[in-house]
Amino acid sequence: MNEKRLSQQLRSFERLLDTYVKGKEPLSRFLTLFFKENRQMGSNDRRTLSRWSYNYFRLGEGLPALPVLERLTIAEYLCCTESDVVALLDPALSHTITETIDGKLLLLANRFSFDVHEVFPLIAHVSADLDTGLFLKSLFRQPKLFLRLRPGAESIVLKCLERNQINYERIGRSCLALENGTKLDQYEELRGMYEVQDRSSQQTGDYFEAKAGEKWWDACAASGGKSLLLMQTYPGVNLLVSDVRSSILRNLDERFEKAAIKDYRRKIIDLTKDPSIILGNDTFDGIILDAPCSGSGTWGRTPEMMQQFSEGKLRYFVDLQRRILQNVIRHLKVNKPLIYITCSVYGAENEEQVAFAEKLGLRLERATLLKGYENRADTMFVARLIKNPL
Ligand SMILES: C[S@@+](CC[C@H](N)C(=O)[O-])C[C@H]1O[C@@H](n2cnc3c(N)ncnc32)[C@H](O)[C@@H]1O
Repeated sequence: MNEKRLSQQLRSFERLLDTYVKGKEPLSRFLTLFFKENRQMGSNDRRTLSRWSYNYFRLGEGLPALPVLERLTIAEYLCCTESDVVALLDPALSHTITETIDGKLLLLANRFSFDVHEVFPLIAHVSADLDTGLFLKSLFRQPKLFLRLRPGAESIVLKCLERNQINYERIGRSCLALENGTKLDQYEELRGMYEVQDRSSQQTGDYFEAKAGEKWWDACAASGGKSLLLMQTYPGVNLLVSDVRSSILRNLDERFEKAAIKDYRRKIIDLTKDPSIILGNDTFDGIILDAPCSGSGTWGRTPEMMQQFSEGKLRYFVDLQRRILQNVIRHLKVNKPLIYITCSVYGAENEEQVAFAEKLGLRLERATLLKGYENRADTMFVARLIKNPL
């Protein structure tokens, strides 16, 4: 360990945190800009400061009164098995850095009265099926990178990964797990052979059960993650995609083009208003509603979000989801499914919205909390709801 260098990096880290305005932009974007403005920092500095930043935010709302460097030390201790910061600033803690996460939490509870429940905002409001202990511990580890292989591309991708000695774990036919940060862009032969899509997100596809010739609507399509999954699993589906943001639909167009999917309709629709003005009497055999939500099931990837959440924000999403639900249901055919999806861990956005949908004339066929925290993936919720006859 070069103490002088480390002290310099710690000062840069404090400056970095001072400059970061929470909520203004995602941490990843902020870091890119910060390093652009601080060109004197070499690749080692950039790597170290990035790692510290992510680990620091993994401590969420825990131990708020402690000074920045003490919080960083504790965060590094929880997230790593080796850390120069811990070795320099708290040698006593450093001796137990290879302990299990349970051992470390116990030690921190004794020494700092640290309660891991403080880390995650509104932890008392999570879905009933969530194992709070496992979920909270999962927050101290970066989730994996998951790929969904295009149908027919499986052997090409696997051969390329093996030839280049890239470690992967195969999950089912088309899902691969890789270590986060694995770079695949450089392999020409992999272009168009896979989508980056979280494991839980891929699992929501098990709820679609579409049929060739059916009319489906992906009502909050964004850049088309679920739509691509739908079309590559059920190529004969007649698809409408929509979103309130036209810019994100341009990303969808690009992804569809790469995937050679040409046959689909697209519209810009604000679902807080009655979509009949745009859709007329159009009705669908299936609707995917991947609703705007807190994103709390993905905060393992964006831990800076944990310090920015509040009950008011949760309420905002719950109200928005209700308005959207009411508006899309009008365009669902009787006895046909609405697939309600969130990447949230909060009951109010999940089970409670199912109860709300039931009041609107839908019946629950099946629902599940996709426990990504067991697999270093995102945690999501999916429900298949069927429209009752009037
Ligand atoms: C969770 S994202 C969808 C992700 C996407 N389905 C995928 O798999 O990549 C939710 C989307 O809802 C959209 N949205 C938010 N408010 C909306 C509204 N009032 N009307 C329609 N779409 C809205 C957002 O623009 C965002 O793209």
